[in-house]
Amino acid sequence: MSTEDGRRPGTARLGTRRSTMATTQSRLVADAITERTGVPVELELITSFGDVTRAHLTQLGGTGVFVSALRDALLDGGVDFAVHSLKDLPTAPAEGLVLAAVTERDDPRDALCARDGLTLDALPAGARVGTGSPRRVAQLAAHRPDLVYVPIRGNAETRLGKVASGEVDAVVLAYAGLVRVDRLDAVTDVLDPDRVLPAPGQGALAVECRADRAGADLAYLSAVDHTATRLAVTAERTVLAELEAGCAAPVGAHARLEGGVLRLEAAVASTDGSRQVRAARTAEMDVDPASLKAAADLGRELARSMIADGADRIVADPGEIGGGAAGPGAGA
Ligand SMILES: NCc1[nH]cc(CCC(=O)O)c1CC(=O)O
Repeated sequence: MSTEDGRRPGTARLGTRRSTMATTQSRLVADAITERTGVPVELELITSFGDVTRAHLTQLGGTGVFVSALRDALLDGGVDFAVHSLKDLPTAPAEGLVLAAVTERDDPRDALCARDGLTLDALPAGARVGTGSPRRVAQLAAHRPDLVYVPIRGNAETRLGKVASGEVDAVVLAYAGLVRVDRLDAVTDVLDPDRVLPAPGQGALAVECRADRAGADLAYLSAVDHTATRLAVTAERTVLAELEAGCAAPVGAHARLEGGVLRLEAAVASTDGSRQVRAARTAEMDVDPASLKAAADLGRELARSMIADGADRIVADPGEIGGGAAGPGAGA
């Protein structure tokens, strides 16, 4: 049986971008929902402006372009829910929409993919490292100010291709993303949070739907919510919000809930790596949605202590990648 538009009744429609990474992560979430609730889910491919105009993304005001087409489809009822990489979602809540679930986080770390199996420490002085992320450049430059950071863009495959062709000696990508596009073979060094703190929310997926449907006919979405992850990313994203920074700001944050303690660490660094504010803070916490406020408080307190140490001045004036014309918006 099918309806006029070809849908099976009772089937949920998941809106996704077309890239391999997006469809892979959407499929993962869809399968988990079906497994846990029995609700069948079909993927609806949506083309975003960011997918078709990759060339001038920096002029479009950032990662929002990846998110807005999916949000439009949610709001006009074309799809029931959407899956985003959490780190691409602005911290400001979207009107009429709600974060229905945050999935259990995959490896949050960044990974170096270099020629000839080279690690970060083994790259020769002057080696060219491709990344458009001010956060990555700033923290990498703090360790290796002698490398040359070049802004590049494109999907993971495109970026890895620039190493293969010799255009750059290395690129830095999210480990979780490389898993999703099945390119772990390219990883030559995994960057621990004490060297490079990942983007707030990195490695976690966000399930978004219309607020007026969240607790109602879409209540099954909460089946894929992971409380410990949600507490951790809430603390991380509160740091970002409190610093009044966006996803393209040089802000790294990572939190982990272990043994009843949430440990949050964050860093803000100028793009040349010369100025850095790094801080950590812990709070005892039950793995319970009732702890969400305490997680946000932890993020707020940490951000305020960092602001007292000058973090807001770095956010306001981080400098530019390679001293050149990178501009905002090449996020991650
Ligand atoms: N900014 C693009 C983006 N958004 C999410 C991921 C990776 C997957 C994730 O962090 O969940 C990536 C690619 C990258 O940074 O290498």
